[in-house]
Amino acid sequence: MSLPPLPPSACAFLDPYLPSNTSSSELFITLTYAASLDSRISLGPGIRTALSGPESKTMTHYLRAHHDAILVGAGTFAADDPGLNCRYPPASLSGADRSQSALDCSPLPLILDQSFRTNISLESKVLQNATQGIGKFPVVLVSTSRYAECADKIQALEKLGVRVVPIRGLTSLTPRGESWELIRRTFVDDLRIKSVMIEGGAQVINDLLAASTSGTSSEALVKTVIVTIAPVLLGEKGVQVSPAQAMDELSNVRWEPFGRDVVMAASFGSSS
Ligand SMILES: NC(=O)c1ccc[n+]([C@@H]2O[C@H](COP(=O)([O-])OP(=O)(O)OC[C@H]3O[C@@H](n4cnc5c(N)ncnc54)[C@H](O)[C@@H]3O)[C@@H](O)[C@H]2O)c1
Ligand SMILES: Nc1nc(=O)c(N)c(NC[C@H](O)[C@H](O)[C@H](O)COP(=O)(O)O)[nH]1
Repeated sequence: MSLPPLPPSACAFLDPYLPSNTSSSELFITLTYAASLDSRISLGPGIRTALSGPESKTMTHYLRAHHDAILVGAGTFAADDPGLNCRYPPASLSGADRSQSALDCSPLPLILDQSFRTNISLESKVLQNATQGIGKFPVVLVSTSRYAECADKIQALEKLGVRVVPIRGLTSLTPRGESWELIRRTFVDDLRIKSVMIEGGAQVINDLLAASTSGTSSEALVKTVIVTIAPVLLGEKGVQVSPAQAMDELSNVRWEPFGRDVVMAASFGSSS
């Protein structure tokens, strides 16, 4: 499906929230997802559920083009078989340039998989995109203990072009609240990325919101939150986004309609 172009007003809305518009040299984390009116992100665990309409889907791909990397959790990888590339390359390019640009503007796909259960095969969309030259080869982030135990699986994945990187210090005993600081260090020290866009799923979003809430604005893990609200109700069996504790720490809040959806963009922490 080809994506409809973004109107200039949509770019003007998004641009102030992009990593390229920050003067900080710190890692820039954007959290983004699509939710229903009852704050569900899918119909149930493991069920791929399209919520974004075409206009907000384009918005997501515009965001992908502006980040070094994109991360999803292992649950999302298993449920959605995501492509994790950018399918909205700059409109000024055409033909061969355009496929080159699809690769250039695609972020590095990261799969957060503490217990290393991911099954990536040549049929996985992320690898199909990489082998066709329209996306980058993915990296799987696993705990140090699973990394040490799984030499054969790592070797098999490396033959497919997939890198497996241990999150230093992360074991099955690490309290959930402490893991995001270790993951952040892996982004900076091992992957050397400057910006990452995190697309979900529920466990990733809820933990990240909780981890970000405890920081001050200069320490906040997440810099920007971009949420698409779709005009549907998914019901109580749906997978819910709701962090463990209440939070009221968003600033620079703006809303913009995208087709039948509405998108909220905000900064984490006090106003800048
Ligand atoms: N609407 C949307 O925007 C959207 C986006 C993504 C996913 N989804 C949906 O969400 C569902 C999947 O969500 P989920 O919660 O089951 O899985 P998830 O994608 O959050 O993945 C969970 C896995 O991520 C890793 N992980 C998560 N938090 C971690 C932490 N703090 N430290 C270390 N590792 C951590 C672990 O390996 C864990 O098993 C699917 O139904 C999918 O379709 C919707
Ligand atoms: N913005 C958004 N709207 C949705 O309705 C939806 N279901 C997701 N889900 C995010 C998750 O990361 C998905 O797995 C990717 O959106 C898969 O998409 P790609 O194949 O990579 O384009 N995200």
